[in-house]
Amino acid sequence: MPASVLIVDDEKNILLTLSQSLQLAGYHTELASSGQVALDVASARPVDAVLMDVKMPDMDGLTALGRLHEMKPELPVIMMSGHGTIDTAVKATQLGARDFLEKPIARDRLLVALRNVLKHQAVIEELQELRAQLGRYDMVGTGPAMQRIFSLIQRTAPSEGRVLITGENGTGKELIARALHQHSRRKNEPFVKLNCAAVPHELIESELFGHEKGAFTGAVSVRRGKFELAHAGTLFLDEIGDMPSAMQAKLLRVLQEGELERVGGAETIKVDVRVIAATNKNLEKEIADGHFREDLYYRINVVQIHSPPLRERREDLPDLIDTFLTESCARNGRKPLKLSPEALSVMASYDYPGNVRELRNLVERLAILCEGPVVSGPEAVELLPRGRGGAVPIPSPAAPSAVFPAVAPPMAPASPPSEAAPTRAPEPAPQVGFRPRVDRTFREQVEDAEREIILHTLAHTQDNVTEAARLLDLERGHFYKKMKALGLRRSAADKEPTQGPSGE
Ligand SMILES: Nc1ncnc2c1ncn2[C@@H]1O[C@H](COP(=O)(O)OP(=O)(O)OP(=O)(O)O)[C@@H](O)[C@H]1O
Repeated sequence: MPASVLIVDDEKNILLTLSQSLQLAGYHTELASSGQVALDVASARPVDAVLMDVKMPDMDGLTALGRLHEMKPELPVIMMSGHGTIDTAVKATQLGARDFLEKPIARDRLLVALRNVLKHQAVIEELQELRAQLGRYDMVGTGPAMQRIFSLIQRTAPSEGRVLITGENGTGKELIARALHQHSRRKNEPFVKLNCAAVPHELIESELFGHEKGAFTGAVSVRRGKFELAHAGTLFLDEIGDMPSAMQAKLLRVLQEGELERVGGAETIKVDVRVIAATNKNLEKEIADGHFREDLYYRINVVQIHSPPLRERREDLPDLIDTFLTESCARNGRKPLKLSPEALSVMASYDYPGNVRELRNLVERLAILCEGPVVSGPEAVELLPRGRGGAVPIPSPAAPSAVFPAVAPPMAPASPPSEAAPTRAPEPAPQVGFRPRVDRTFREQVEDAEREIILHTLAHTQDNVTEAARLLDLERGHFYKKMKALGLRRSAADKEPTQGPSGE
């Protein structure tokens, strides 16, 4: 299909001459005798490039260029003028014109200019397509949780709405932020990131807003901050829950008014930045504890996207492992490795406290260390943090799936069986799958372990409470109280007499 060129000029004979030249060269042409007609044509019909006169009555060419780009920001426009001054040419370029031709226009010069802008446009479109494909490829996951995230990205990206991304470390929050940018209207502008937790408190203002020369010791020259660098694009504020309180107030002002002053500067600078924030903290709790400003929370939390931990979306594990394995093998110059079903089962039984980042690192280690071509179960066990992988599946009543159990495989208790348990039966003490975590408090982890010990022992005694209490060397009444405190209920299969325990 020939490229379609819209020619805009108030002089009829110029319109006809240019149109004839372009048609002879194989282009399709559309003609407009004014800026307004040009806007109407461009909104109604497909146009690949525009050739527009600067001087026209009613609406001049520069104004029409601005309006055209509001409507179609990427449409290539070549401006032409009989009274071409450097000033007009510069202004046209600043407004986004791709080229500037002086009248009378030589046919060859016109055709070269047109060919160049169309080629340039094709390269831009190809790059955008590649970026979009990369964006899709970057985020792996076919399960319902990832599908929900993809759908939110698709709906939210084209808007200007601020987004708050929540989730544990390593769950892909930064990838989500990048995907939002890549699919937004700002995609050709900068994506700038600041990790608020990684910058010392006294430097964060200068990082965000920049500083003037001499603003503080060490400020040897003027420096633009992240907001200025992200102008027209996206600023990703990672770990926003770690932003110091004084800075939160200043950030709020930029979000409200879109202006800032560099540290040590008096000039007010206007910025147009879409802010996307991420946190691994519960900001509502941080607000209740007086650590985070509620007004800032509402400003950044227009749309919230939660990225669940990997252990809650185990259905994505096979695809993730496959992708990382292919990448890692290619990076390390080796033939593609495959996982045996046993190895996959071992890897699927681990709960990845470091989430996708940890999985990615483990797979990279596999690609370096395994002899291949197929990773065996024992090799996968060896890979996982010591004591966590490849053990016999725990007969836990809490495990919902045999293929991807929700609890980690068992680990032997750290301490030897208590000597103060003379009544304990001679059979081996039950093992439990305790694993320390960084995302739960000490108390919660102790309770998790207690709950697991009780459930495991009950599974071992086939729900015989008296026997379970005896094995654990606890008073039967105390055992019941513990169950109640931990939110555990006697199951239908409970083999105990029906009357409640004393003190219940
Ligand atoms: N769905 C996914 N598909 C492919 N790779 C992923 C996915 N999610 C996360 N990753 C990979 O896991 C690693 C961690 O991701 P990312 O940095 O986006 O997480 P994060 O939540 O921002 O972490 P942090 O809170 O520590 O900054 C990266 O290497 C990223 O490419």
